[in-house]
Amino acid sequence: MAVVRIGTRASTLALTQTGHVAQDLARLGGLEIETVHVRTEGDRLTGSLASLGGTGVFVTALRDALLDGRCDVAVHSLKDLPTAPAPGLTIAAVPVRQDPRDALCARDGLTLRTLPPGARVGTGSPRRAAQLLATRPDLEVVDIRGNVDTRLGRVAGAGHGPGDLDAVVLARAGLARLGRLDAVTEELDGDVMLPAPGQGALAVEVRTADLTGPATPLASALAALDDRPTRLAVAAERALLGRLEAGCAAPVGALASLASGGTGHAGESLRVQAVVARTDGTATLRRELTVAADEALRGSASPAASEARLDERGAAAAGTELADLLLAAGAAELAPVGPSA
Ligand SMILES: NCc1[nH]cc(CCC(=O)O)c1CC(=O)O
Repeated sequence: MAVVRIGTRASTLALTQTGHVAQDLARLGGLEIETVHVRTEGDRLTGSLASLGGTGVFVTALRDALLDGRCDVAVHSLKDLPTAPAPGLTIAAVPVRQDPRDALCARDGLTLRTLPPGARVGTGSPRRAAQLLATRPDLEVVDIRGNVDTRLGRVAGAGHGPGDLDAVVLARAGLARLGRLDAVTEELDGDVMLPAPGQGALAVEVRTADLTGPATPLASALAALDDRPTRLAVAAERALLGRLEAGCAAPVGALASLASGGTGHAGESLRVQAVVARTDGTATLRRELTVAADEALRGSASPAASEARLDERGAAAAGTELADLLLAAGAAELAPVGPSA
C-alpha cells in the first residue's frame, strides 16, 4: 500500500482530528497519506437529524467507505461509536486521550456555582442536562444542536449577535482540538459531571483484512499510535455502556483511568466511575470500582505483583461489573437502560 487514504467527514472537528492522525501515521510509518472526504447522512440533513449523530449516522458512512475501499483508514470520536463491533473492521489504534471532561462555556466568566438563579444553559445531551440539574435544579436547560461554533455563538457576548443563553456545555476535547479553549469558563470535574463513555478519545479504524498477513508500515504505525492506558479505560467505559444497553444519548456518564503500579507498590489498577441519572436531575445513581491487575498475586512476595498488567478483557469486565452494580441498585428505574430499554 503505497498511499494510505484516510476518510473524514467535512466538519471542522472531523477534519482537525483526522488531520492530526494523518500526520502521526505519516511520521510513524513513513507513509504518504491522502485525505478523502466522505459525506454522511448527518452532514447532508441538518437540523434535528444532526442529533442522530450519536446513533451512528456519522459513523456508518465512514465505515461504508472503508468497506467499499474508498478509504483505508477512518477516524471516529470514540464517544460517537456504537458499542457493537463492526464486522470486517478493527479499531487498530486508540491514540492518547485528551482531557475527557466537559467544559462550561459561560458569559462573563461565570461558573456552575456563580451562574444566576434560573440561568439558561444549552445542551442537547440528556447526560449533561441531568447532571447540570442535579447540581443546580434552578437552571433552565435549553435543548440545542449544531456544531461547536454554532453552540458557542449562542452564549451572550460570545458571538456577534446578542446570544440567548448564559452558557453551553461542550466536551473540552473538541474545544481543544478546535483551538477554542478560550471559551471555557470552568472545567467540570467528575464529581459534578461524568463525561460520555469514550469522550475525548479517538478510534482509528481499518479493514481487519489489512492487519492480517505480513506486517505493513500502516500496521506498525497504528500499533505505535495506540495508547494502552486510553484503550483500557475506554474498553471499561464502553463495556459499561454496552451492558446497560444504552446509547450515547442515554443519561449515562462513565470515566475510567489506569494507575500504574510502582516499585514496592501493587501492580496497575483501573478505577471506573459511572453515573446513571434521571433526565430531570431529580435522582442520580453513582457507583465506582477499582480492579487491580495483581489480585491473583496479592499477598505473595513475588516481584511480579508490582509488574502485573491489566488487559483489555479485564478492563471490559470491570465496566460490565460496574454496570451490573448500577442495575442492581435500580438504574433501570431512573433511565431507559437495561434489558427492557
Ligand atoms: N457529540 C458530538 C461530539 N462528538 C465528539 C465531540 C468532541 C469531543 C470528543 O472527542 O469527545 C463532540 C462535541 C461535544 O460533545 O462537545
